[in-house]
Amino acid sequence: MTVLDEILDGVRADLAERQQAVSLDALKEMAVHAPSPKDGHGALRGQGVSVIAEVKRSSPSKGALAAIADPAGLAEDYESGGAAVISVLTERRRFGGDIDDLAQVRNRVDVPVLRKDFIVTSYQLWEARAYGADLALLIVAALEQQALISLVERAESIGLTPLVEVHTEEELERAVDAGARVIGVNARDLTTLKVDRNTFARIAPKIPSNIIKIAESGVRGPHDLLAYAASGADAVLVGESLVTGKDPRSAVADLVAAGTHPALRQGK
Ligand SMILES: O=P(O)(O)OC[C@@H](O)[C@@H](O)c1c[nH]c2ccccc12
Repeated sequence: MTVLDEILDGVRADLAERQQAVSLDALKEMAVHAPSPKDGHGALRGQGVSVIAEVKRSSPSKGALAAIADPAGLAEDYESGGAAVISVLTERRRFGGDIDDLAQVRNRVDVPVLRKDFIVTSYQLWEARAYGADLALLIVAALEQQALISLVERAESIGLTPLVEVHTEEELERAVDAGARVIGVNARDLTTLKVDRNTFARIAPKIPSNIIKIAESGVRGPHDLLAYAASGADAVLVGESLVTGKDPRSAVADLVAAGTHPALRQGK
């Protein structure tokens, strides 16, 4: 059993409990009253390389990273540093997240918010919307193709921008086939947890030009952003280096400065 399989088992067990507690109809009713969805796609299409800054307490590879007692305060720091989107990890067992973090962050920032989790059913998309998310992660490696196709459609139909995550060329083909408009290439292999920063450079040239390309994981600072930019990234998704650093606002600002530098030649 891979790490991804273990994570998915835990996610399904937690999901079953939430489904017992809150019916799908109740969630849909909450979604009606949630803040209306912001344009996640548009936020990533801006000038230069956008920064998606992540609220993440722990990870399966490193264990505890940061306690983050006030996720919304951290998100505010990210926003004032210039983050285009805030990613909130809501998976509980391995990442220390909570669906309530999403609502808290939503209430305190203006930029779009991404629900980062292991989404396997449309119930979780409704949850994302009910708690105020504007984008939702869909991981190709975690889904059968039919499920991927219907989750992409469902996300779009309820106002969420799906960010479809791939790690291999085969997964890229599946993402494109499913109609993804935003694709993230994760440098981390979720079955082994190893990071290979060349993954983006290998896969990005094969992504159709009308699709937004996001380089995920392994960004330690501006030099990694610049390397991803040189390979065609429209945005980078950064977690660990921000939550473990001393000053998240200025760390984001440094990334944003690198990503918007006039000397940066992007193939946009
Ligand atoms: O902490 P990092 O190396 O900066 O990576 C952030 C993000 O890419 C990573 O958290 C991530 C990418 N895809 C995921 C899927 C599930 C959980 C987490 C992730």
